[in-house]
Amino acid sequence: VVNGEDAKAYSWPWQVSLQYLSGSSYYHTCGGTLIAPNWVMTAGHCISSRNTYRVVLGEYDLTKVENSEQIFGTADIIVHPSWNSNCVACGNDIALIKLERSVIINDKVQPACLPDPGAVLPNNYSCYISGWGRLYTNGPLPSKLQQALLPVVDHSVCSRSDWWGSSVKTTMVCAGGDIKSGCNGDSGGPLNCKSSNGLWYVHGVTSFVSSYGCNTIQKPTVFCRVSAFISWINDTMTRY
Ligand SMILES: CC(C)c1ccc(NC(=O)[C@H](Cc2ccccc2)NC(=O)[C@H](CCCC[NH3+])NC(=O)C(F)(F)F)cc1
Repeated sequence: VVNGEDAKAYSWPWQVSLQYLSGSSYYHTCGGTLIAPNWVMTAGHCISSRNTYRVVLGEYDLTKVENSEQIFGTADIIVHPSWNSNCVACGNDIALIKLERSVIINDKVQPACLPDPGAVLPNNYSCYISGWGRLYTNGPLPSKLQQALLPVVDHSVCSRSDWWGSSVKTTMVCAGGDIKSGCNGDSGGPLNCKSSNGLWYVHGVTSFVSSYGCNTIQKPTVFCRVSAFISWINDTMTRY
């Protein structure tokens, strides 16, 4: 997250650190969202069939053992059937990870609410991105979870030729576009948006930023629009 701030510890209790095995150590590679006691939602581009993954919940400072962590292996990983790793502009950048067992729900580990099917946020609606992605383009990863307020940019603006043009689809959410943004390592994490009922809903799965730099003006961070995939999510959790 570029130009964000340290999140309050465990204030996004559905935030996940997706880690891959390299040698004998695990490394943070993507974010994710706990959506059920044994299911995590992340980005399709976070998943490679060559890797072994583990999922960490109750995480805050990646460099410390805080005794709030719950660590799980994966029982199954289902990438959206229409995700094409050669075409991030095509969308469908979403995947589901079935955990080897259910998490212990507590004050530091809780599933997120998901929006109603088809729900589209209005222009300028305030949401927060959260993640352990780089602090600036090609910069270091933080140790503590970061967050930044990103206003939603309506598709009509986000798809302007001097913004993302036709690279952004209606199955995506744009947010930011100024000095704050997601960055590598935030992929797969949540776009957290507070509803009028006082609950936080995850409307986006962090997908891409500009290759010219994470916080490029008029290139908002682009998210997979979760409300366009509710049926697929429910069908998949039922079938696997
Ligand atoms: C739509 C198409 C033209 C398009 C394709 C790719 C991109 N962006 C990118 O590929 C930039 C490259 C980059 C590297 C380093 C620093 C900043 C940016 N990376 C990204 O946007 C990566 C992964 C994209 C998946 C495709 N392999 N995503 C992210 O960093 C994140 F966290 F924002 F989700 C942007 C647009």
